Amino acid sequence: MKFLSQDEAINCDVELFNEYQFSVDQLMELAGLSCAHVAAKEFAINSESSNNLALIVCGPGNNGGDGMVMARHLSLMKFKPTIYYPKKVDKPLFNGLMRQCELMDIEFIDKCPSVDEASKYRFIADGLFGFSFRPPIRDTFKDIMKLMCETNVPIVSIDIPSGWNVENGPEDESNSIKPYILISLTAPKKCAQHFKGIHYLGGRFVPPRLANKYLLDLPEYPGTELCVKLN
Ligand SMILES: NC(=O)C1=CN([C@@H]2O[C@H](COP(=O)(O)OP(=O)(O)OC[C@H]3O[C@@H](n4cnc5c(N)ncnc54)[C@H](O)[C@@H]3O)[C@@H](O)[C@H]2O)[C@H](O)CC1
Ligand SMILES: [K+]
Repeated sequence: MKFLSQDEAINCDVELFNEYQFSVDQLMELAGLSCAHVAAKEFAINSESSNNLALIVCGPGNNGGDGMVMARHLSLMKFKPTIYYPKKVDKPLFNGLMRQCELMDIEFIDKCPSVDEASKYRFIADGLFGFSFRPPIRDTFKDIMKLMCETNVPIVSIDIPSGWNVENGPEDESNSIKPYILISLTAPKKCAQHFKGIHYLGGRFVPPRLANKYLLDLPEYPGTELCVKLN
């Protein structure tokens, strides 16, 4: 399987939109749905007493959009997601995603939780930054990055562990998040070679012609699954 550079990931994305004429919300729905499936597999709700609380952290780009879609699907799978979305983007796509979540009674919190407040969650989904992140991190996101570095709650990173260099991985090991699960979308990016936890591939929407062009050499998804475990 190939690990994409940042430019290859961005070009692949652009090609899906321009050449293949997918819309962002089409792919985002499939990406977010596959992330919800991964979480539901790994944090199964077996009984009434299972902790079903999840914190979904959403950033200002499409990675954050994947997070809101994930939250919406989790809420249809017996989870009770809460969203922290510190920098809201006033665009129809993101306004729509917020509205859908609000009308499904998903709570949005304005204040970044403390380590103690966050300890009640079964997992934290990290949809802060995806493959367009370029360090250093801006101030608005410092508190939530600090929380995700310090918490013992398992983190499920969407596409990229936020704050990591998309190609080189964690720049400062002691000050970087260490996700329990990484869900690479479309194809893993180079930073995933530095990841030691449970690795899934999701986003089962890549046309074979595009996979061949970028020599992605993707693994087979089992049956009708939306995600595949890579290790
Ligand atoms: N083709 C696919 O696989 C699909 C992937 N999806 C997801 O989209 C993201 C990439 O989305 P994009 O909008 O390009 O960017 P990001 O979400 O990574 O974030 C950009 C966002 O963050 C801001 N930003 C960048 N650097 C910094 C910084 N140092 N500090 C603070 N803020 C920063 C920037 O200004 C933007 O606002 C991909 O990873 C997938 O998760 C799609 O959902 C569907 C198709
Ligand atoms: K992320």
